[in-house]
Amino acid sequence: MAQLDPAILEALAAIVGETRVLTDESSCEQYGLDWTRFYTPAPSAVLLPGSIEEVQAIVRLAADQNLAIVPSGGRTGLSAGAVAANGELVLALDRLNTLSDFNLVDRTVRCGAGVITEQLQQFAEEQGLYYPVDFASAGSSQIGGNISTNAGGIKVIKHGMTRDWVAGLKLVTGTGELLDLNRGLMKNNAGYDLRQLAIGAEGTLGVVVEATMSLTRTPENLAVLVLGAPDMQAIMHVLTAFQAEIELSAFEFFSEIALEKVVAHQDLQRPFETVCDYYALIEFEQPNDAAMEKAMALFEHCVEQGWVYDGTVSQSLSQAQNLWRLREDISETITPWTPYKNDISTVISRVPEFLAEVEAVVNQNYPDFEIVWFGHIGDGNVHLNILKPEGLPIDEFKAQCGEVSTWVFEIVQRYGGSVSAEHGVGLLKKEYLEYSRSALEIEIMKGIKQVFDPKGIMNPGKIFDA
Ligand SMILES: O=C(O)CC[C@@H](O)C(=O)O
Ligand SMILES: [Zn+2]
Repeated sequence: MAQLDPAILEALAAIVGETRVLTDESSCEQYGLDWTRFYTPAPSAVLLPGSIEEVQAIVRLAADQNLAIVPSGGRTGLSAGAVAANGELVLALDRLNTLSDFNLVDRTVRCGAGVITEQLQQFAEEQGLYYPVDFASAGSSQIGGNISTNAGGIKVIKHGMTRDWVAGLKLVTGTGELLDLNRGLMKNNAGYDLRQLAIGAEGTLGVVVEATMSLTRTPENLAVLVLGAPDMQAIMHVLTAFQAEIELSAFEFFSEIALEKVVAHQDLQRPFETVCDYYALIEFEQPNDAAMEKAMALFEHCVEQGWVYDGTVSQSLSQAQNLWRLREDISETITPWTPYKNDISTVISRVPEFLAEVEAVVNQNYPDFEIVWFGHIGDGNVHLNILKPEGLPIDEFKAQCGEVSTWVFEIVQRYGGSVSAEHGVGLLKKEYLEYSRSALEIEIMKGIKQVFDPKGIMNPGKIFDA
């Protein structure tokens, strides 16, 4: 553990209270790492402020003493955006976890940065409303982290990403000043939208301390359909056919290998016996029988066209939930294989050729690698996971995956795609940022950081080296 000057520790304790400054090994390990397992946590201390004023006082002290800060939420990120591996102060927002000022007319609620995603979803439900941003880690991810990474998830096709639900944002800048951005307004064209700049900035512009989140109408009776298809092109035909007729709230996909692993390791059944190369999971509202009739007619049409070999539809909420688990449990299921992960995107229509090129380059060079494909096909965002072959030492695997990254990102660049569709850049993807962003864009980003954080103390080394 990096050592802090005792006088600084004392000053920090004077701000947050002695018991809120943690320097023991287990706290440093816990708070210094996110779900990216490739780094060794080494913060100098973990701080648990209880108010915005305390956050400001910490940041002022850090700016004065040139101490780096890593803002920390639920640490469920997969790009090492919340990793403290260089003696930073971890500023954990857990205690800013209140929901207040619910407004039914505006359909907004004020959230402390430490509010858990599921807490917001449940709160919305209690008000007869809905918070639609959802993903497998909703039980532990926090709103501040979701905002800082612009979390996406499984309903983006209909509801967009976190940035679409932030009506107001409070940000403590790198100098400890508090910005109150957009204040819940629906319309506000009075100059640059600094709120949107801070969203997805991965804590490099400041600490997100509070947000006014928008809520929406509760969907009526969501139905889930899982279909098996012969190839990715067929999946795209299915997407086009369904989207032409029905407003979908999700269109996800996974490969047969992904399904095999989930069924073998979770308490779940295959959706149907027919084995297909790829599966689509489609979700839509079913307020009346006509909606399901339309979906069934589309299903039959897809079978007639040869795009679909088999399918099943949920008849109850619990069946819908189990079908969802076939997709949502993939990431956790494959964790024991210490997978090499990629979270890449291109425009939706080019996904099949994009995926085929990536797969070909991996197969050609590493025929022993097992590739698990899944993701948000309706958004053009695919998750490429390569499982570590048994017996291959982790360091060798990592080195080989380094080569894979270069090939994959060259393909991403050729397709005008993104090296990080939803997980963010963090430490993990920063050396590849130039495959998605021009030198001028990166220079402008650095300039913006300089304005918000002149001392360069806010999550340094994440996204880019300033
Ligand atoms: O583990 C992954 O690669 C993706 C995790 C998550 O974004 C998902 O869509 O399940
Ligand atoms: Zn995802």
